[in-house]
Amino acid sequence: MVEEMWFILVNLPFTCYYWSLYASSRVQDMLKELVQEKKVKLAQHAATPHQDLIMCFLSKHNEENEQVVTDKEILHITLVMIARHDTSSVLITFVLRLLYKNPTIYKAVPEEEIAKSKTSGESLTWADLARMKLALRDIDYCGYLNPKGWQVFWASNMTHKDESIFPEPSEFDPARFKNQKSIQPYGFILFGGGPRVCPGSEFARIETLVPIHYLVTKYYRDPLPVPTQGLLLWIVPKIQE
Ligand code: HEM
Repeated sequence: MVEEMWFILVNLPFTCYYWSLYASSRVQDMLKELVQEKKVKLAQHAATPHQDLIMCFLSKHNEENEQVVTDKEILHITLVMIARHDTSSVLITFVLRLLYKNPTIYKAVPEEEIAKSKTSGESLTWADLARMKLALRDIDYCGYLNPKGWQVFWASNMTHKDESIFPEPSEFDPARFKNQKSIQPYGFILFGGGPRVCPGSEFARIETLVPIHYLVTKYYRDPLPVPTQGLLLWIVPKIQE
C-alpha cells in the first residue's frame, strides 16, 4: 500500500511552511545571540574558556589571534547537538514508557536481539525518493509524477505504520525485529536512508541501548504503588494501661 501526502511549498503567512521557516530563523537568531553574549563574557573575563562547549570553541585562537572555530561552525555544531540530544532522549523516554506499560515484554526483552537491529536495503522507495529532495528531473513513481524542481517529503511514521511492512504496527512488539530479513528494504527508516542518512545512527544505537540494557538487566519494575514524595507518618506508641 502506498500512501501519499501533498504539500505545496508556498511561503504564505500562517501556513505550516511559514511557521517552520519562522521557527528555524528564530532558533538561529537565538543561538547567534547566545554566542555574542558568551563572547562578551569571555572578553570581560566573566567566564572561563572551559565553562561550556561554546566558550571552549570561542577561546581557541590561531597564531594570528583569529578564532579557530567560526561563528557559523559553532551554530552548526550546536544544531547537531540538538539533533543528537532530543532524538535519543525522546527515544529512551518512549522505550521506558512502553516497557512500563508492557510488563510481559519487559520481562522477556532479549536485549542482545535489540543490539542486532540494523537497517539495510537496495530498492527504490518513498524514503529513497525523499533523499532526492529536489527532483532534478521528472520522476515517475508507481504512476505518480513528481515534476522536475518539485520537492518530495517523506514521513517515516507513515512507512512504519504501513501494515504491509509491519503487521499490527501500533502494537509494541520488539520481537518483530528478531528476524531482520523479514523487514523489507527501507521498511525501517528511523534514521532516513541514502546519502543523507543520519550520521549519528550508530552512536544513537549505542547511547540508547546502553541505558536500556542496564535497565532490563539490573532493575526490575515494581508493580506496587509507591508514594512519590515518601510517606510522612508519625508513629506514637500506645499508652500502656
Ligand atoms: C534516535 C536518535 C536519532 C534519530 C531517530 C535520528 C534521525 C535522523 C533522520 C531521520 C535524519 C535524516 C533527516 C533528513 O532526511 O534530512 C537525521 C539526520 C541527521 N542526524 Fe540524526 N537521528 C538520531 C540521532 C542523531 C545523533 C546521535 C546525531 C549526532 C551525533 C545525529 C545527527 C544528525 C545529523 C547531523 C543529520 C543531518 C545529516 C545530513 O543532512 O546530511 N542524529 N537524523
